[in-house]
Amino acid sequence: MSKVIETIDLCRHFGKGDTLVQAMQNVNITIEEGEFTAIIGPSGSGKTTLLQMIGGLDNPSSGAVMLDGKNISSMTGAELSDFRRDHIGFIFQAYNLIPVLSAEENAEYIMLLQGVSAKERKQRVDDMLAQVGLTGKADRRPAQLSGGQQQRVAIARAMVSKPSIILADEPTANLDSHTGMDLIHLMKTLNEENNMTFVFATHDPKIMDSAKRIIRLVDGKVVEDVTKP
Ligand SMILES: Nc1ncnc2c1ncn2[C@@H]1O[C@H](COP(=O)(O)OP(=O)(O)OP(=O)(O)O)[C@@H](O)[C@H]1O
Repeated sequence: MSKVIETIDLCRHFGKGDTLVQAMQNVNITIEEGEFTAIIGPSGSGKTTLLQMIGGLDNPSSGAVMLDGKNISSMTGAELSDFRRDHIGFIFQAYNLIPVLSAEENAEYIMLLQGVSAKERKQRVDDMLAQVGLTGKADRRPAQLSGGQQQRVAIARAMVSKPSIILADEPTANLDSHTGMDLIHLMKTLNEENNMTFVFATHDPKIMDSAKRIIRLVDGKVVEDVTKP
């Protein structure tokens, strides 16, 4: 198995003086290809901050993030945005779909930026919408879909460009428990079938149960890192 994510003495501070918050303090984590890992911890413990830095959406105050062997913390803005587009898929709590685009167009969007041919885009989107159970709903806009269906589109969008890493920040937080469970099963199946690496920030006990590995943060530090047998 190869290392896809490595954080090296990762620190992130916000503010200064009296308002200084040490949101991440010397975090060293290694995640291998194909893992299904949950980042857990109380509110304010640094879960989102960690995912944002792993995903190159925020910069460390010190330390580094290595993805697929490359130090993203030393990349220029343009290099990083190309790298993010090709290597990382994001799934957010609030789905973050583009409202004026259909399910199919939302799923296709990143591949357009990657310059994938129209024929290949169509084939991959059709396959992925089928895998997430949305065949027949390709023409619907987000407002014409339920929350669970919108999150399925977001999962399809994150996976269809074939990134090596999927980062998901509280992906089930806005869903009822039955829909949330269905989506966790779906992500687990996609993880197993495609060997894509999934990292979740979550409060959801069902994700914790499904995760093979659990990393617990408290006050920006890793206090527990357990891999289930
Ligand atoms: N842009 C910011 N400016 C100042 N402080 C911030 C900023 N972003 C995060 N923080 C602080 O950093 C700490 C970690 O926040 P973070 O959002 O990563 O926690 P979390 O574990 O994801 O919390 P939650 O479970 O509530 O989403 C908190 O104390 C938070 O207030």
